Amino acid sequence: MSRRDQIKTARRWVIKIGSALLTNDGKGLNYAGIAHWAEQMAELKKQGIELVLVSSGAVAAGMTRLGWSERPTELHRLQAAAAVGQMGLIQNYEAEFARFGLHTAQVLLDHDDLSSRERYLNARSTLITLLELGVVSVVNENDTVVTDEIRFGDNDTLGALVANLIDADLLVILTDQDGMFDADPRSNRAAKLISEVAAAAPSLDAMAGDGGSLGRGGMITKVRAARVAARSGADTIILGGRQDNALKRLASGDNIGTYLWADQEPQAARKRWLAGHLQTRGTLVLDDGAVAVLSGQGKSLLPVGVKAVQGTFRRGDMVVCTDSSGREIARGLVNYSIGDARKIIGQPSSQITVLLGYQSDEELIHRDNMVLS
Ligand SMILES: Nc1ncnc2c1ncn2[C@@H]1O[C@H](COP(=O)(O)OP(=O)(O)O)[C@@H](O)[C@H]1O
Ligand SMILES: N[C@@H](CCC(=O)OP(=O)(O)O)C(=O)O
Repeated sequence: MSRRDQIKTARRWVIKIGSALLTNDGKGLNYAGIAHWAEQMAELKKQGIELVLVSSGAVAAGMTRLGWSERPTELHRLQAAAAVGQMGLIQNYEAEFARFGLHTAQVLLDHDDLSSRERYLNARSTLITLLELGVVSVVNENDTVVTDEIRFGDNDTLGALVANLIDADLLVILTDQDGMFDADPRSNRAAKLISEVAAAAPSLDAMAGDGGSLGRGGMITKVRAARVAARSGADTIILGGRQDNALKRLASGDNIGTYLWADQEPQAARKRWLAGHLQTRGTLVLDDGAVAVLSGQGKSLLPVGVKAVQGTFRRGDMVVCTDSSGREIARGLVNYSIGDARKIIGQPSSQITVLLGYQSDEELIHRDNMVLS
């Protein structure tokens, strides 16, 4: 059995449709495209495939509705355009799926939703309930409330986190190119399509180049998304959405697009949630001994193994642990604020009460709250 045969057995898909494709290269929403993808998705559902849709396009659709020809640079104008455009986007999906007797649901998520454990579990239960009800969820970033600082920034990342959230088997990233090439095909006509490779392959980073123009991320965010999806064991396909029946052909085993297979053991759900935190509040610089016990033995991090702390974190915030050269070793939820952490680093845990007047935990980061990088 070739690796690609896995695709035919994938029963739960997340399908992400990118801005570049949805907006016909910036010339308004691609209505014919939406109708064609909806028809194919209805067909896949008939074949027993469960699916969640992650769709971009709100800003572009809003710009068209508002008669703006230039993409604004101010965040608030982008947010206003997204709020207007999301209506058009959802109306279209609703109408197209209704033709096949399917209900749709709008799900808007932001980073805070996925970093709070309670909200993460709520989002998960809602999406899984919608799947059980046979409803097509249409997910986008909640553009109205996010600031640049806490944006996912691109829907490739959001698609991968949704794949983690619902334990999808496959993340399909529909875009304007036929897949990932060994160089950007817009600027290099000799570029060749990559058929399949491990998501973790380091060679992918150089081939992905910089971000795209219309959409926000280009190929590099798709490669990173494939690596995030792989954490829960999901494979990724980067697929050309302009090809006829691309989704149906994929499901029937056609060798199209670029297949980025998951090449790691799936992480436990809690570790995945920890690893999915994009915002970190500080850094703990470890000594060599702490690096060795964390990496080699999966132990908790004690204050004695920390040489320096940076940032503005409070108890419970996500921080990064690095070695002395700045290389990330792990990340996790810290048990002390930066002020208290400064007083106890380099000291044995038995001294915490003496130094702080209280002790909440003997570790700076407990191993259950930590994930190796
Ligand atoms: N190696 C590559 N293979 C394919 N496309 C690439 C590559 N490197 C850069 N790109 C660019 O990435 C673009 C797709 O990314 P993007 O515009 O963000 O799309 P989307 O909105 O679908 O996420 C392509 O149009 C292409 O110009
Ligand atoms: N939330 C934004 C989408 C962000 C975006 O463009 O993402 P992508 O399609 O990955 O380049 C919107 O709906 O306009």
